[in-house]
Amino acid sequence: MADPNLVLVGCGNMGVALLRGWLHRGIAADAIQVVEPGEPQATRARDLGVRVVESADALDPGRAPDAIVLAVKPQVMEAAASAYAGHAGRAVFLSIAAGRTIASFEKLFGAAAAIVRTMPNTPGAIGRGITVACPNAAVTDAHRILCDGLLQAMGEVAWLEDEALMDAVTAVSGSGPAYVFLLAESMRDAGIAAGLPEDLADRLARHTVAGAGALILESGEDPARLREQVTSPGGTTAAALEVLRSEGAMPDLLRDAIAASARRSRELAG
Ligand SMILES: NC(=O)C1=CN([C@@H]2O[C@H](COP(=O)(O)OP(=O)(O)OC[C@H]3O[C@@H](n4cnc5c(N)ncnc54)[C@H](OP(=O)(O)O)[C@@H]3O)[C@@H](O)[C@H]2O)C=CC1
Ligand SMILES: O=C(O)[C@@H]1CCC=N1
Repeated sequence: MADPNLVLVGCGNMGVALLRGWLHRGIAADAIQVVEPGEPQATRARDLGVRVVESADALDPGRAPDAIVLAVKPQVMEAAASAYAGHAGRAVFLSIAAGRTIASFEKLFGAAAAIVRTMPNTPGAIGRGITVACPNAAVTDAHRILCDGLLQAMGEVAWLEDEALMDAVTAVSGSGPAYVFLLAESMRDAGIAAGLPEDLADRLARHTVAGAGALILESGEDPARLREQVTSPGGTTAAALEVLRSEGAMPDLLRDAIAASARRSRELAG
């Protein structure tokens, strides 16, 4: 079967992760067109072998898109996406933008347009991400299969019918890598403060976060059980956890942080 014709709108951090994933999975470069006005993003995409144009009106009119992937910032979505309204009815629109609701796209493209609102995350750049996808009523089985394949290029995919949950998804897994990176940064800095050489502290923090992440996935154990396995009664970990749970109240802080992220996602609804 021929590759689907794809248009990627915006080739920044997330757009290029998708693009690399598609090429890695064997989608032909000549099936993909990228719309990207910015440099060096346009050159980076061009170097991957795909056709890159500055704006929608320069797209090849002979290549009707099967999917239009919207990967621009939520704040510029309306201005960037409205140029593609003419493809509604044939193409499926896949948005990765935080907060932007299906209703906001239906306003731009019409209620009959097939729209999939998704939330990926940055580990998708190495195929280890997770994306949640939410379709509108116009999305057919064929659209869903196409979008599922495109998103799998970044890792796991979960489908959700209740769009109201997308803000919480965004707060947990979309923004979530930043919480883990902050943890790694903080562990490294605390190690340095405790007297470790910088390079050793950095290595210990990276490997501990990566190893713990791999163990969570590969063991399938409840994270609470894995935590208990590290925590000897009266030992060193117990001393640290007491601080994290009482003085800093890490679980409460994370709950508040995730609530703030979800609130911001709702504000970006458009
Ligand atoms: N970063 C993350 O962790 C995640 C981001 N998202 C979502 O993904 C989307 C993209 O985020 P991210 O990749 O980080 O952002 P970037 O700013 O890295 O990428 C967006 C790209 O779109 C370009 N652009 C701006 N206007 C247009 C236009 N009219 N047509 C085509 N391209 C345009 C920008 O160029 P220029 O910079 O020159 O303006 C930029 O290269 C956002 O909506 C975000 O909410 C979702 C999950 C995770
Ligand atoms: O911070 C943001 O708004 C984007 C969406 C999820 C992760 N990054």
